Amino acid sequence: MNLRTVELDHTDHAALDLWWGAASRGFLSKPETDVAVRTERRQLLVGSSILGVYDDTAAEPLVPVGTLGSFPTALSIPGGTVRALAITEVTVSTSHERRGIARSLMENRLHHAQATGAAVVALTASEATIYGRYGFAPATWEFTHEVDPKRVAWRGAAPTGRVHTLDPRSLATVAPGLFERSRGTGDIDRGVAWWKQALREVTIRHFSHGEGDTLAIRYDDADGEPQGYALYRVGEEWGTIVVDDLVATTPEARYALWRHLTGISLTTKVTFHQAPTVEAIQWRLVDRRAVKTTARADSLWLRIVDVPTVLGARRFTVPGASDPREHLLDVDDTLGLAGGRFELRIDEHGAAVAERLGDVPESADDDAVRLTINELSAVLLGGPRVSALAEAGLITGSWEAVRALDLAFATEQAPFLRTHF
Ligand SMILES: CC(=O)SCCNC(=O)CCNC(=O)[C@H](O)C(C)(C)COP(=O)(O)OP(=O)(O)OC[C@H]1O[C@@H](n2cnc3c(N)ncnc32)[C@H](O)[C@@H]1OP(=O)(O)O
Repeated sequence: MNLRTVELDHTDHAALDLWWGAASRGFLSKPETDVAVRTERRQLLVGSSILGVYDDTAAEPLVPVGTLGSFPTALSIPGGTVRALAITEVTVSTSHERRGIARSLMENRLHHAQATGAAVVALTASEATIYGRYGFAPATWEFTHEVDPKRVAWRGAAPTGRVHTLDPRSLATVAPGLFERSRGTGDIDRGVAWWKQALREVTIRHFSHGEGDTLAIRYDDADGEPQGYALYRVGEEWGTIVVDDLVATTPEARYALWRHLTGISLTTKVTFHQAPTVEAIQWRLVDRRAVKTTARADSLWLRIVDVPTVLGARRFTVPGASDPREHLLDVDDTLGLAGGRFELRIDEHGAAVAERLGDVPESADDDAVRLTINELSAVLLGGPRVSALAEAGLITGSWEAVRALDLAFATEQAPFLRTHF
């Protein structure tokens, strides 16, 4: 066996098609035979680094036995954004599994991320047991909400604006702006290819938006200004509706879109999948049990590769006057990429400076909180609480030091990944 890792040339269409074929097989998807759709699929790769692992001794040496795509993006964190590298389409052929191919691709990308100035690496995981060994941890969660339209009645006044039904393609001029205006913690950029498939400008449906025809609504406020939109489709069972994307710049826009989607005649069930928590909406319902949250899953996984940059870009919750604003963090990183002892100093506005003081000392220190790069990545966006990971024994330190860090990392809004990749 003679393995070679190659970065594919975007002009080599034959190699890209074989790469997509191998990746599809890895995810148990059908091979794509339609020439036009193959072309669209190649478009999805524009801006990405495409790695293939080849075995010259295999029966089909031009088909990669390992695949990985990565692209630079910006990740919204509390109070700002950081440069990130997103990883996707990690597969290894069944004939070549468990020989370290995925590990070599992942280590390649972690070093690439550091070398190109990314502070964090991001992915969504097919299985929860694969990526912890590389320093990743889940940082956001997503939900499936099922609504029984017959039970929906709203408390309070109707929204003052108007909902328009329209062809999704006519959202192309307004939707990217609405997305950017409503950006929140956990968001990454939405590229051109993402919008094209979401708004039905191309045939391909790559990013979990299902196969059915996409329908669209837009909410304009009382002044006629667009403030949100939703993309949805009729589900496999007649009468059911599945909501794929809901973007709102104001609470009123979110309410108006929900109100419209759950009030469509003849519907028996409305499913919001890959959705954020629904707490505020539920408080608006007369019968809060009209919404059932039927699934909860980890969504965005993060791996910090530059601790001072990522903590320095974050805003922290400023504690009471008597609580400490200096934290000592001992961060273990088994891959030796980003660990060490860091001093995190937070000013009265919540802005921070994180300075690497050296390696993690041999013996425990009462003032320091000890954690691995996985746990630091998990709490970065304010999703899991420091206190929860401490209770699980994954973050250790004195009660005072852990509590102070827990308060500093706490955020008002749960982070959420709106853009699957
Ligand atoms: C971001 C994404 O793209 S998520 C999608 C991941 N891909 C898939 O789910 C597609 C189907 N699966 C596959 O293609 C492969 O089995 C992969 C990519 C998961 C693993 O590829 P391999 O080359 O076999 O992994 P590799 O041999 O490098 O294993 C490295 C380590 O991961 C472990 N490992 C590999 N796969 C798994 C798994 N599915 N669950 C748990 N551990 C795993 C190995 O045991 C090994 O452990 P070690 O560090 O203790 O030695």
